[in-house]
Amino acid sequence: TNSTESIPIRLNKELAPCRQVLDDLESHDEAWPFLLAVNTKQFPTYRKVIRNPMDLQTIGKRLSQNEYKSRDEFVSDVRLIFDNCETFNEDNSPVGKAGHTLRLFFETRWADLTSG
Ligand SMILES: Cc1ncccc1N[C@@H](C)c1ccc2c(c1)OCCCO2
Repeated sequence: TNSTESIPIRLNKELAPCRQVLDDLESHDEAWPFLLAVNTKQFPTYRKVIRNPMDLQTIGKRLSQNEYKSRDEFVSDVRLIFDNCETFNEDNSPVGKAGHTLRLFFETRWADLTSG
C-alpha cells in the first residue's frame, strides 16, 4: 500500500494542505475545464501554444506518488493551470472566466490553509 508511514513527518505535515486544497478545487463548480488534461485531438493547436500543460488529475497523481518535495512545487503546478488558461483562452470566454474564478478561489483557500 502507499502508506504514509514511510514519509517523514515534516513532509507529511507539509503536504496535508496540498491534499485539502486539491480536494476543494476538484469539487468546485468552475473546475470542469481543469479536471483532466486538455484533449489535443479536440484542440490540435494546444500543445503548440502551451509548452507545459497541467491539470488537476495530473497534480493528484504527483501528490499521491510523492513527487512534490515542497509546497512550493505543488503551488507552482496549480498556478500553471491558470496561467495556461489565460494564455489560451479569452478572459471573457466561459473557460477564461472559470480560470479567473478558480484562481481566486485557490489563492484565498491556500492562504487560509497555510498562513493560519
Ligand atoms: C482548460 C482548457 N483550456 C483550453 C482548451 C480547453 C480546456 N479545457 C477542456 C477540458 C475543455 C474546455 C471547454 C470545452 C471543452 C473542453 O470541450 C469541447 C467543447 C467546448 O468546451
